[in-house]
Amino acid sequence: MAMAGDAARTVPPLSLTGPRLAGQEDLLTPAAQAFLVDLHRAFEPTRQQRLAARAQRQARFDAGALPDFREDTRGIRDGDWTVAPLPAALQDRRVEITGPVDPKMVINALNSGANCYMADFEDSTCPTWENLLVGQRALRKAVTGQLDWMAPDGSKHYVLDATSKTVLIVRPRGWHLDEKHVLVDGQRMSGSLFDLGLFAFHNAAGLHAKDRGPYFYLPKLESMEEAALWDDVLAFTEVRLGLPVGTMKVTVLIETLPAVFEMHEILHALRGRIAGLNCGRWDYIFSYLKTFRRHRDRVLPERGQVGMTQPFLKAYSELLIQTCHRRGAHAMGGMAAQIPIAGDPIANEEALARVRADKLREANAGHDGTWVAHPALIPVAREVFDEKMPTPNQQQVRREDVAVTRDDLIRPSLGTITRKGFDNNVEVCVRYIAAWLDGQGCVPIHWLMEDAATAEIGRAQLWQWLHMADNGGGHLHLDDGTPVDFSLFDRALMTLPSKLADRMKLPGGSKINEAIALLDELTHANELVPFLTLPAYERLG
Ligand SMILES: CC(=O)SCCNC(=O)CCNC(=O)[C@H](O)C(C)(C)COP(=O)(O)OP(=O)(O)OC[C@H]1O[C@@H](n2cnc3c(N)ncnc32)[C@H](O)[C@@H]1OP(=O)(O)O
Ligand SMILES: O=CC(=O)O
Ligand SMILES: [Mg+2]
Repeated sequence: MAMAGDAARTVPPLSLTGPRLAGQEDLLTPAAQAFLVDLHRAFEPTRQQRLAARAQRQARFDAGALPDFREDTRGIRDGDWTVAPLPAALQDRRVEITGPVDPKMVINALNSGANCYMADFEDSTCPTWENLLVGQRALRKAVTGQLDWMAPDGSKHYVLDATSKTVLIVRPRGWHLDEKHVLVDGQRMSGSLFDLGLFAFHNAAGLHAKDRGPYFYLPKLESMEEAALWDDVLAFTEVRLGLPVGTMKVTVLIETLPAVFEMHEILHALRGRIAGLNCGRWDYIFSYLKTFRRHRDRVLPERGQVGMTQPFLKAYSELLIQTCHRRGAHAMGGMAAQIPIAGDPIANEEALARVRADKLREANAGHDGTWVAHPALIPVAREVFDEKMPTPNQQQVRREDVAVTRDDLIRPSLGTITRKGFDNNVEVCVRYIAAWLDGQGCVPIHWLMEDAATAEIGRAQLWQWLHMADNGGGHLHLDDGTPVDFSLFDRALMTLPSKLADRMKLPGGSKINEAIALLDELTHANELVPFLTLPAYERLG
């Protein structure tokens, strides 16, 4: 007779709840699943603590506190220490292409001639079960040099160039995202642990044999404690996968306002394995908005006016360069949103000129390399960095002239909110959410690259502008004097479909009504939802 205890023992610790995809058992082997279970059990409680700490800190900002450098870590900031030496493959990172992980993108990126390719499970990937597994499979084949892909209409066969020197760096999802298709002991697993764990499980040995890591970009950290959690995860993974300690190198995106006050601390927490910090400007702007969502004196102007020359962003990038170069780490630049404009040479040259100006600013400021969103932008970025940076990196540029204070990092910005800017936020949010709900994490809108980070700026701005009157002090106003109130928003939202010509031909065109409903709900809600991808994820299959 079976005993109750026997039944409990036979329940598998991990269950897969996503649609069953052909060949998924090659990735989710019993050994891979066992590794994911171990990762979950070892780190999920701490992940939850770190997420709770984020909410507690935000509650203090909502009550009027301002972010500042920490007293308890002064010793780390003042101490003389450097990070572990960087591997040869990460010495010269002057141009990094980034992009989603479908096979065509992976092949195009690795064949692009960029120094590195950041394969992105985060801002530019919508985490459908299929996108994740197709991406993991493509990367696994890329690591073994066997990736190819045929266009569905048979028009082109894409083959990975065996001579490609582009270094692969993988960006897993941030700590806030769950993987709902993988339950461990009945709980959803962390998206970060799933992405990193599965990639490392299959590719660590192959990459290590080629002196290529594995290497990772870590997104959206808010504190040194979150960096320490990553360090523990990586150390655990190295031991379990038989890699020498410190082989797995990471670059951390400084893309939240709280994290900019802990850059030395984050480098220190990861000092055995960190290769650099990156200015993830789009999420950083989003985080500034979120941190100050209740602070009337720090409302930002419309998205198009928040460029890297705004004082708070200039201070952030310069402090990042100074911090990295003092500690022996790379200071990577970020992403200009312009992409090539097909069929309009004049507009295209203007877009390229804006990218060039952005890269020139980065190279002159002391960045060691930069990001591009599209292969056609590689020559633009390379030309600038080759001219300004004849050495593999410019860590010798110490930027000791930089004296950035807390006030510089949170300085209010000058600018306006125009009707065009308001309506543009509404349109971009709806169109991006529609594409995302349709499985696409990165799309061109008005010839700008839009991903989860850029769209979040528009979404958070709408919420902040419309809820500013809740705190007293009345409504904000457009530059023409119109009050920024819900009638303005409701009208813009409801009239949008009639303004979108050929909407069914847009990415995610069939999801426009669903996107309108979600933006409406998020914007009218009394609290700013921390990430739009959290409620949007619940709407994915
Ligand atoms: C805020 C942040 O997090 S930034 C990092 C996250 N964002 C990104 O990584 C952006 C990645 N970029 C992209 O996804 C794309 O460039 C888009 C969606 C913006 C535009 O894509 P498209 O409309 O397909 O551009 P376009 O038609 O000009 O592409 C031309 C070719 O370049 C390829 N291509 C475009 N971008 C990339 C890329 N980032 N990596 C590799 N190949 C690319 C296309 O696949 C296409 O290939 P094909 O000629 O073989 O068909
Ligand atoms: O991830 C990059 C950003 O700008 O956000
Ligand atoms: Mg980002």
